[in-house]
Amino acid sequence: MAILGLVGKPNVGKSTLFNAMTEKVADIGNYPFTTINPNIGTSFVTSPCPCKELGVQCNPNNSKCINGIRYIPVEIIDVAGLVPEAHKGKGMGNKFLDDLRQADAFIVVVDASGKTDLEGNPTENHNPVEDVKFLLDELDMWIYGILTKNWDKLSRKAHQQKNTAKLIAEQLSGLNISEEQVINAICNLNDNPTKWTDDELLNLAKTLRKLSKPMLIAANKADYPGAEENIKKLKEAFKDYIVIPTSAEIELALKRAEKAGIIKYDRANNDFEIISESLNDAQKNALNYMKEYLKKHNGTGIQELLNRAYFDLLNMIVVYPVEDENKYCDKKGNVLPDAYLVKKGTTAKDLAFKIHTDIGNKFIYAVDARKKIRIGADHELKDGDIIKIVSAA
Ligand SMILES: Nc1nc2c(ncn2[C@@H]2O[C@H](COP(=O)(O)OP(=O)(O)OP(=O)(O)O)[C@@H](O)[C@H]2O)c(=O)[nH]1
Repeated sequence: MAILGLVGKPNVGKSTLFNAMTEKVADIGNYPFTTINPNIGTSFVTSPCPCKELGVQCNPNNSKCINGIRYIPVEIIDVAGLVPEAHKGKGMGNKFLDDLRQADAFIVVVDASGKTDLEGNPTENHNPVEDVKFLLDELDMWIYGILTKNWDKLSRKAHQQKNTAKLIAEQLSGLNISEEQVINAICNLNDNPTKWTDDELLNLAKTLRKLSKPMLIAANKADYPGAEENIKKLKEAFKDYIVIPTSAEIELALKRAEKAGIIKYDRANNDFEIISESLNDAQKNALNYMKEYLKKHNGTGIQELLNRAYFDLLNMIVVYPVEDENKYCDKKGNVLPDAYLVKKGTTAKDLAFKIHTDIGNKFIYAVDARKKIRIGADHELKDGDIIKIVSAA
């Protein structure tokens, strides 16, 4: 499963965002994920469940359906705090980079209120564009450091053996960079890597970072007056990136109010209903303020952040494997039991392998359960597809 990493300097609201994303609420319940590490949590992406459109009652197994919306679990890592010169191993530098290695994509969290400086201390009018630039520079220097370790020896060997891309991909193993990606990244450089300049190596590190760690920007504390101006600046400076205004504080407050039985949070409609009758004026005012915020901003941005990270940045789609193409159920009769998040471009046979190696190896054909037609091994799946795999396994 693709893992999302949260990164950012201290005090931007990273922990609040992590908790807002991963704290369990009664409705969504517990999932059997073993916590390998306290900074890894489960959150959810949402997608319309086919049950509504097909007029069937689903019995989800690996996910949850609430009012026709599927909640599909995903993993989030709260990456250890970033300090300047982390790439040199300063502060929590090495821990930061180790955590980051596990992430397939990352969310850069910045303080859009402009009230924290580059080190995370209180200030006024700080431009968060600087924070993103600083983070990208840190990452580039980190990859550059790995790339150029024993470079003299490596480049001589690569030149002799004429296998530069392969050796670089090996040097960067752990970053999930394929040989093809390296071939693309070095196509404009001299054939002889011993001739590459320092600037060229740094640029190469940058290109490889973009390929291996796609990112989006969470402009957090968007609820502060004045944040709008900074959000504009971020969108202007990072046109190629997805920038999403978020209020982690409001999302977390609503989640906790929901858990405490004070409200019923209607996430799909960015609204909530107050169900507790014993609230004081301060609580009522706070809830009214949050209600207004949800209406004005179309939500807190947290679900949008997760969905866009998986669906747009990581190019994933949701497919539903079933064993009976007429009843859309598994062997036990559970309707639409599993929702799989897979990369766009996944074929019927790839899906078979994801279900079980044996099913993949003995794949015969598949059935598009909506259209009731047979599809071949190489048929590319679409978002929302319901697929039956027929195999000799
Ligand atoms: N107004 C507002 N405040 C927020 C928001 N998110 C976080 N905060 C506040 O910002 C402060 C810092 O939040 P944290 O979540 O502790 O920040 P952090 O980035 O995890 O900080 P470190 O743990 O030091 O790395 C806290 O007082 C939060 O309540 C938000 O969306 N809006």
